Amino acid sequence: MNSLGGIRSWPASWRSATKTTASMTTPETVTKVAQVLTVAGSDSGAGAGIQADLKVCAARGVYCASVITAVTAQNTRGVQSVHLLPPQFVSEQLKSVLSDFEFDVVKTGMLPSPEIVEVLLQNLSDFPVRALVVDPVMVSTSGHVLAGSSILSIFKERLLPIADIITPNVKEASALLGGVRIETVAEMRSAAKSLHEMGPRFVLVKGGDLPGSSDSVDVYFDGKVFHELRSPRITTRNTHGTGCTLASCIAAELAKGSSMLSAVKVAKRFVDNALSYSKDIVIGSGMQGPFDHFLGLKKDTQTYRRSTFNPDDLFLYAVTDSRMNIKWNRSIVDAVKAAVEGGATIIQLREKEAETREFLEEAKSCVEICRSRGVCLLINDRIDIALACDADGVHVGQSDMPVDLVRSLLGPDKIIGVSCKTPEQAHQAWKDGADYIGSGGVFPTNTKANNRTIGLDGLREVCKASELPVVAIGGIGISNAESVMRIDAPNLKGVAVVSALFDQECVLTQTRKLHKTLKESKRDH
Ligand SMILES: Cc1ncc(COP(=O)(O)OP(=O)(O)O)c(N)n1
Ligand SMILES: Cc1ncsc1CCOP(=O)(O)O
Ligand SMILES: [Mg+2]
Repeated sequence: MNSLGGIRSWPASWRSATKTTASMTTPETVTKVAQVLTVAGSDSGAGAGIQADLKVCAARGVYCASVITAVTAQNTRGVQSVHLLPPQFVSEQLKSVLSDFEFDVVKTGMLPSPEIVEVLLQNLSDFPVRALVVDPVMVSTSGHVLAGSSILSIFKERLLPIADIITPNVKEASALLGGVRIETVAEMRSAAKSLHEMGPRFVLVKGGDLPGSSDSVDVYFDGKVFHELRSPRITTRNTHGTGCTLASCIAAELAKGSSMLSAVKVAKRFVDNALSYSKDIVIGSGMQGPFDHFLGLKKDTQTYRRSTFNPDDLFLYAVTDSRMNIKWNRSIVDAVKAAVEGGATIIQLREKEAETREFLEEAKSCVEICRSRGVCLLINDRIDIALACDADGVHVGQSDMPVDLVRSLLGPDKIIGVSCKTPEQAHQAWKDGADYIGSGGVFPTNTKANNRTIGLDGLREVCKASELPVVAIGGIGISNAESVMRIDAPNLKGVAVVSALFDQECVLTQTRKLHKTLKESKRDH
């Protein structure tokens, strides 16, 4: 199928190549996007078929178009009914997209009738594509026949010979080979070899269904060499759609320029990850549930999460400091508990000297404490720790990781704060997608060395210019918090403090006192 002399030889640079298209109005220069076309059946339960294919490609960063061959009424209990689309209409869908898009890979799933395979073959000959991945779907995981024996001859004689890779499970491999027994890895190898003789460039026989194996073993054959791809079998009911997912992921990786073997390995790892992540989720009441391609559904802490950042949370912003905690012989976790109990409205872990492994464990405990009390927890500087402990966000300075990059790593719903001393920095923070700014040091402080003090005037200037809510920081405590809040800038939302809370014998008492002072200054103005 492949017109570029083999997937392996694709130039590494093509992904970022730009091209000029006369037919496009704007812009003239466009970035090439990896594109897959899936030709498959719709699964109303969305665990398999077209719906799975679209999710996989989105998860792998590849655009996916879809041609629907059949619509199934299906759920986690099984397939209740199947409606085949007229071959002519399948052909019209194929023509629409193949004549317009530049697909790198076509992936096929449920091809329920010889007539539909025929229109596919005709369109692929009219519009050649780079690579063809064939998942010879025949029977659903629940046992429903999705493509009967009538398609076997057109599969074997016309589709498999033009495929770059075919991905049958052992039952499908057996059906394609006239019912041979495939119950061992040796028999899978032999099946892969026989299937290769039918013409596909590569064969992957999936051993997920192989009886009596504690591993999941797939056999990959390139015509010369066999590879046994092994991973521990994941025990879960949520396996519906694994075949579609694997084949689509192979297609997506090929579309991005991978060699076939590495596409297959990545796809197997992707499926294993998704299964392992989703092994105990419950969707539907039947025997076979879908899994989560985006690894995002299962946050058991989600119930506590606030959906949007509330600027009022900046009111009493407590920032921890490991040196102070060591000095006063308390753990970060105890410090955070006390601050939250005393009325802190947001917590930042600013642990400049902590060892990563230890810090991560402490951060996880702090996230739990804060979340159970409805208080957001941010991490200073360390995006890696914030991601790993699922903190609510991060605070970064002018010489830390740029905010737009932090945003792309953390996603749209995390909180990002940035330190700003000037109106220009404040404006940039807003443009880059921050949620708030921290402005200071307002007063001199020993907590942060070599940090220019901006004074109340500097703070006022930043607040006036800022499009974002502001929290003041630096040398602020019970004695001067009121003077800070009195500058009365509409977007000054509170004060951030380190030593006034943590370089103290009793964090709880100091936090309560500062909270009271802030409340009073708010009431008086
Ligand atoms: C709320 C808040 N504002 C400012 C800072 C300072 O951050 P940064 O400038 O990156 O300096 P370090 O704290 O990393 O030393 C902050 N941490 N929090
Ligand atoms: C982190 C930071 N950024 C500007 S000043 C400062 C330190 C604030 O500490 P303290 O509240 O003890 O003055
Ligand atoms: Mg920093």
